[in-house]
Amino acid sequence: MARIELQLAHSYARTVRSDADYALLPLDITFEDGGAYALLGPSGCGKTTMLNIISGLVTASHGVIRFDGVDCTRATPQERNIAQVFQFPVIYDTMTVGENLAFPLRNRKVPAAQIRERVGRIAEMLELSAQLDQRAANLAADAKQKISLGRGLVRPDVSAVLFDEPLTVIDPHLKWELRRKLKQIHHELGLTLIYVTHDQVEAMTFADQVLVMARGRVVQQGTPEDLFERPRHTFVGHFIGSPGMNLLPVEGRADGGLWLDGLSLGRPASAALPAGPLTLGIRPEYLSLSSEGGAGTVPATVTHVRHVGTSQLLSARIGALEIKAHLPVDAVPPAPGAVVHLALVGPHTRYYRNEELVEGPAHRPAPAA
Ligand SMILES: Nc1ncnc2c1ncn2[C@@H]1O[C@H](COP(=O)(O)OP(=O)(O)OP(=O)(O)O)[C@@H](O)[C@H]1O
Repeated sequence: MARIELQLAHSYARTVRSDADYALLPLDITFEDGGAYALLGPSGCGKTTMLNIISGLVTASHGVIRFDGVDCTRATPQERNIAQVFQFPVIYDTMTVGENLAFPLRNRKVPAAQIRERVGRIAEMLELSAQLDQRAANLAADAKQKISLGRGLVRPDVSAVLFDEPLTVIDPHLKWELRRKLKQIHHELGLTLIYVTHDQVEAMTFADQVLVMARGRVVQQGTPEDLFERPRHTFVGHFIGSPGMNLLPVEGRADGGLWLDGLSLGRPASAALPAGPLTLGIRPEYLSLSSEGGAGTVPATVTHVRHVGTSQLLSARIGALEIKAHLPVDAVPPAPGAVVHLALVGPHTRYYRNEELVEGPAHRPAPAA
């Protein structure tokens, strides 16, 4: 396994005129040895480009990539010793499941006893033990992709295992199980895993560290909890969550007061807010309603409420602004047209200036002694 450092940018264009010509803007990222990472972002944000630069299928147009401190920018995929699992199964139909799993080890001339031991272990983890002697050709797409996963994980000596949306062909009910399994396998095998997905649930269940990407940039790297609790950018607030964070335009005044569309939100004590235009962010999970107004609350008109499984999702309007709140599943929902009071200011409220998080006093670094 290896510690992988990327200090690079990439453009597929021959001549670069503006930021829009970069698939990856300049970045400086380290994947620690043995970590489980997800690259998460919408289509076209640069996830696959980053994965292919790590594997060596693409050479970065600018900068360097290092494996354990050694410059590997021009090294071939074989020299980098990377295993890769793609969206669709890459297996040999004429071989049995066991032979497919053993193939990457046989290729490297691993002794037969070690192959048997490792194949047995991987098959057990992926619940393929009963099918080891079966021909791969006769299996369903799900099982074939499990073999691909197994082939990616079977070698203990790889620098990293890269996954490019590996659960695309998997049945929804099996996806959940495989996501959990991959996490468990990561803990048991200690491999460095890097997993590309545009599905936040997949990223958040699998990875210890998630890199949220947008338009060729890593907007935030953090634990799933960081991304949920302290999105550092409005894009992350909106992209993570179901639905994402409510983002409302507010105004900070010189006296510390905060205003939304002519309504006072009081003086939030939790953050030293700059004067001027800001964005207030609050997740639907943290919005509480009351029938009475009070400091930090604003009146909103309910448009509709619908059941979404574990909660009820309330939609309301504050003037022209739409806002969403999760209500407990057993709460008596307010009727459409009712006026409710939403507590926008609280410990989970975040503030953004020019899309970037305004750090509150509690999160500022201590001044030097
Ligand atoms: N071989 C290529 N030649 C030119 N441009 C490319 C090439 N591959 C990707 N791009 C462009 O680079 C940008 C990043 O693409 P990339 O495939 O890395 O994004 P992605 O996040 O993996 O998207 P998706 O989830 O759709 O696969 C996009 O604008 C894409 O059109």
